[in-house]
Amino acid sequence: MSNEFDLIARIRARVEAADADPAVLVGIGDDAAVMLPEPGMALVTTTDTLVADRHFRSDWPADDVGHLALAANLSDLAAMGATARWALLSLTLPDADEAWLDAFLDGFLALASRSGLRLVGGNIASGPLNLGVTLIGQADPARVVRRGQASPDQRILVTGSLGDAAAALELQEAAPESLRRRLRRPEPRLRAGEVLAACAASMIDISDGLLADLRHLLPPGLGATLELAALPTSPALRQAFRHDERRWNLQVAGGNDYELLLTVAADRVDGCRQALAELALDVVDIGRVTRESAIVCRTPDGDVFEADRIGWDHFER
Ligand SMILES: Nc1ncnc2c1ncn2[C@@H]1O[C@H](COP(=O)(O)OP(=O)(O)O)[C@@H](O)[C@H]1O
Ligand SMILES: Cc1ncc(C[n+]2csc(CCOP(=O)(O)OP(=O)(O)O)c2C)c(N)n1
Ligand SMILES: [Mg+2]
Repeated sequence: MSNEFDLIARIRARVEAADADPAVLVGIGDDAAVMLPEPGMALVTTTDTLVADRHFRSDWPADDVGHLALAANLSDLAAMGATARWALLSLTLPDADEAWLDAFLDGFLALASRSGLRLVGGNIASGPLNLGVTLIGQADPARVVRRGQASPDQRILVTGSLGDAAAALELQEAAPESLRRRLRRPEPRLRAGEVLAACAASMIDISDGLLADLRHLLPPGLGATLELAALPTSPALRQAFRHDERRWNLQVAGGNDYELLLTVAADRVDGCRQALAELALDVVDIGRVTRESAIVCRTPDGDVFEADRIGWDHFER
């Protein structure tokens, strides 16, 4: 049976098997990690914890959990227009299960490596399964995109498609594989975030739900109109939820989409989409920022749709 230091040695061996990062002066193994930031670049840091049976189910494959823990955090860097550099990983584990840790690292390190991210440290404690990730990224200080900066008449754009993860959560074992993957292995929109940072007035990633996260883009007193017919919808979601209102509820309030939501001046939308198209990426225009403080969802018939809720809140229910 492993002890705490065996597990750390296991993580360290995996990280050091990859090419060295010359900007890391001290990595895993000392009291703290030491990195050399790139001159002139701003450091961008974020942290999110994933808790068993709150953010994921403990019976999920560990490599999916490793991917998800990192993806949820990378999504926050993407929403700032930042690139990923370094990670810290705080593991609270019920026991020293080497096979579980190895599989977790498979998912975590594969996504780290293709995101240009190096694991430089962390912590291990025993207790109920809980995964804390802290990321350090970098961005051109002139290009960082904030929440709360939307202005009236700006267009509201979103990447990818909405509602798949929430549908998978609702359908549980009955969920088709493509929806299930959106819940367990979301793809953080890092490259799109970097490009969109050049044209977005305000940007956020959708973790809690479209309506809840859109609120964070709007300064006090402003609102929005959203066209439900314009919401990007995967074929699998449309097939699994044929009833419009059930599907719209998942799309506007389900959460865990990890898509980017942004506002853009109307005359910059085309340029923005062109820049993305060069990377074979796309955004969809789903509505407009208004001077009324409410967020109004319109059906294809022009009626107002009242969603059952606006999104996820850890202390609701
Ligand atoms: N315990 C905390 N201490 C300090 N700041 C916090 C804490 N929890 C959340 N925040 C900050 O509150 C803001 C909103 O957090 P959150 O809704 O979790 O953002 P996100 O959806 O991007 O993870 C972020 O700036 C975050 O850093
Ligand atoms: C087992 C399970 N139950 C419920 C959910 C739904 N869920 C949990 S947390 C969450 C919102 C995002 O999590 P949060 O910790 O608020 O992330 P942040 O906004 O800080 O990025 C959602 C939709 C889930 N993903 N897994
Ligand atoms: Mg958070």
